[in-house]
Amino acid sequence: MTTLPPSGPTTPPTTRSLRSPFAIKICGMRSVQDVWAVADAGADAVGLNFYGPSVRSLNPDADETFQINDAARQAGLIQVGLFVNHDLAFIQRVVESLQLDWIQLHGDEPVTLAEELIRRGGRVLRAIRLPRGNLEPGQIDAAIGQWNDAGVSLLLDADAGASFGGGGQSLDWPSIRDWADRRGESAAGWVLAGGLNPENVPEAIRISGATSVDVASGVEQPKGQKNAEKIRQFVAAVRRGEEAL
Ligand SMILES: O=C(O)c1ccccc1NCC(=O)[C@H](O)[C@H](O)COP(=O)(O)O
Repeated sequence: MTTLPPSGPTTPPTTRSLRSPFAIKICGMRSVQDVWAVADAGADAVGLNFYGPSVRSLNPDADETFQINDAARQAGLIQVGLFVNHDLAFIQRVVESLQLDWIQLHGDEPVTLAEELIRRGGRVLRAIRLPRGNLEPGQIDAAIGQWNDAGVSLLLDADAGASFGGGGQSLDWPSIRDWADRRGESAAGWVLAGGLNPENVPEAIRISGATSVDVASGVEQPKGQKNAEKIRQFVAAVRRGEEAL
């Protein structure tokens, strides 16, 4: 990942040719064993959650967090740091100390924060928290708003209310498909999240057309605790879904 220098050359945003940062991300690593389960299953990215109130949160300064992060790096996994309404200094400090590959902004951050992170060499994934139920393409475009032009990748998640994410609620996949079809070639730059699990992810991929997926609660048992078998089943199910595309 980037070293996030305090200042640097301005990188022009690439708005129409973004690719998804990963194919399968398992979000909310709490132990080295979780990371091994992700690597063994064949997913390509892990999420490290730094949002304090979350059941999946990590202390960025704890030895265990460095061990989890080192295990992910050694396994060749993409390391995504998850932030919710944190300020630039906090994000920069955590990204630098853990050498994270991507910064996921999952709160109500202003687009200027992403622009500054990108200006400093960071790679940003923006969570777009959408209402559940039928959505018009224009509604999704409106929710994306300025993020579309800021050079970020997009993660479409179901609105989890005050908890911001990890809520296990699904989006309306036909609406996502409709939006993605209209979006055309830039559709590759988005990730589907929200309520995915080993049982429904093939259908979610088939209907929405997603080429990149993210899951937190759907591979846990009990809540907040990753389950290696569910992770394995999830990755296998994604592969089945992709074959049907
Ligand atoms: O997972 C959390 O606890 C969380 C808390 C606050 C903001 C975001 C959070 N998770 C972000 C993710 O990327 C999740 O994978 C995504 O929201 C989907 O979660 P789920 O519906 O449980 O699969």
